[in-house]
Amino acid sequence: MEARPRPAANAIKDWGLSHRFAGSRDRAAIASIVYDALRQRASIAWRMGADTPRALVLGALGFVRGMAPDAMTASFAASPHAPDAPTEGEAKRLLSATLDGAPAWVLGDYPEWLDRHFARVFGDDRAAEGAAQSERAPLDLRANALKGNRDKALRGLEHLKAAETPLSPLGLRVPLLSDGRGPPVQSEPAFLKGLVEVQDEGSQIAAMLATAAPGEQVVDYCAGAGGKTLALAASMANKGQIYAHDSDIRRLAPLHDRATRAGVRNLQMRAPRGDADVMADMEAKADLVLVDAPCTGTGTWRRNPDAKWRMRESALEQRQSEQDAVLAGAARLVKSGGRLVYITCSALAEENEDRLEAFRAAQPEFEPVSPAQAAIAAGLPTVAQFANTAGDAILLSPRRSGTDGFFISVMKRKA
Ligand SMILES: C[S@@+](CC[C@H](N)C(=O)[O-])C[C@H]1O[C@@H](n2cnc3c(N)ncnc32)[C@H](O)[C@@H]1O
Repeated sequence: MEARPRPAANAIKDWGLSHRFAGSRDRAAIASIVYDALRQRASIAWRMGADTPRALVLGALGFVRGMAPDAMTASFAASPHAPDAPTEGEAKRLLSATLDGAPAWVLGDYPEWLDRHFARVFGDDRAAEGAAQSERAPLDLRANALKGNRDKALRGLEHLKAAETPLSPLGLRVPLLSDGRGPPVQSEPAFLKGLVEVQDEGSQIAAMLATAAPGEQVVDYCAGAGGKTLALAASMANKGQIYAHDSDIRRLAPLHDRATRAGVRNLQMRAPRGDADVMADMEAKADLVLVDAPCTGTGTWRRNPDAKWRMRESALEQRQSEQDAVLAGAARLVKSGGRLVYITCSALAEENEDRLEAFRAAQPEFEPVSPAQAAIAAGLPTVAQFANTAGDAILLSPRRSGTDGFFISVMKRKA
C-alpha cells in the first residue's frame, strides 16, 4: 500500500495472487491483521517507535490482539513463511511502551492534518472519538418489515447469536468471529428470503428520521446501491412511489436484485440519460427527498480503515462543492410542506453545518426541524440526545451512539 497507494482490499487481493502458498484461510487471517494494523496505525507506530509494515503488524498482534512476544516467537517458528521472531527491542516495546505524551491525532488514530477539523466538532473529545472510530465495527442487520419483523429475523439467526441493537427497533447485531470478520450472513436463508438486509444501525436511524410513510412520493436523490432506499421503501409498505436516483447509473445496479429480494414493488430507478433532466417530472411534487450526499466517509472508518490514511484535503474541498450541488438539485423536488433530509456519513462541519448554512441562506424557505421533534416523529425519542452542538441536527458516532458516524438534518419546506 505504501509503494502504490490503493484501497487495502485491492492490495490484499494482489498480494494473495502473487503469494500462492497462502491458502484462503491464511489470506483471510492476514487481511484481518492488516485491517487491525490500519485501524490503529498511528498509536501502534508511536508505541513501536516505527511506522514500518513490520512494526505495524507486530503492534497489531500485540496491542490490538493482546498476543505476548513469547507467543509470537512460538507461532512464527511454526511456519517457513513466518516473519522473524520479535527482537529484544521490539519485545520490550510490545510489553511496556505507552501512549504517554501522545498528541490527540495519535491517541485517536487519524491523520495529523485532520486534527483541527476534528477539534472544531469534538473539541477535547476528539482523541476519544477517534479511538472509538478505530475499533472493529459490529455487523448490523435491519429486519425488513415487508417480509416479517425483528422477532422472526432473530429466530432465523439464533444460531449466529443475533441480538437486538440498542437504538433501532428494526436492528439486529451479529457477533463477529474471533478473527474480527463477520459470519457470512449473505448465505443465510433469512437473508436470501429478504427478511434482513445488512445495514449499520446509524444508517437505519438516518433513514427512519426521514419518516417515509405509505402513500407518499419519495425521492432518494443519491441512492447508490440503495441501502437507504430499501429502508424507506419498507416503511412505505409498498404504497405510494419511491424513486431511486443517482448521477452514476453503475451505482444503482445492485439495487435491482436487492429490491426484488426485499419484496419492494413501488420503486422506480432514475439515472442520467444524455442531457435530459430525469427528475423534471417530480419538481415540487415530492413529500420527501432524501439526500445521502457524497462525502469523505469519516464516519465509516471502522469499516474502511485504509480510507482515513488515504484521505486528502483536496477531497474534502471537492466533496463540499458536490454537496452544494446535490442539495440544490434535490431541493427543487420538494413540494411545499414537504421534507428534505440531508445526510452524510462524516462528522466534519465543513461537510455538514457549513453546507446547511450556505443552503439555507440561499433557500430560506427550508427550516430545520429540531432533533427532539424529528426523533419523536420517527418513534426514536432517545435519539434526540445525539443533537449536534448547534442543536439543529443529529450527529451519531461510534463513541456517541455506538454506530457508524452520521450527520442527519431534517428540514421542512414552508407551506
Ligand atoms: C453516500 S453515497 C449513497 C449511499 C446510499 N444512499 C446507501 O445508503 O447505500 C452517495 C451517492 O451520491 C451519488 N452522487 C454524487 N453526485 C451526485 C449528484 N450530483 N446527483 C445524484 N447523485 C450523486 C454518488 O454516485 C453516490 O452513489
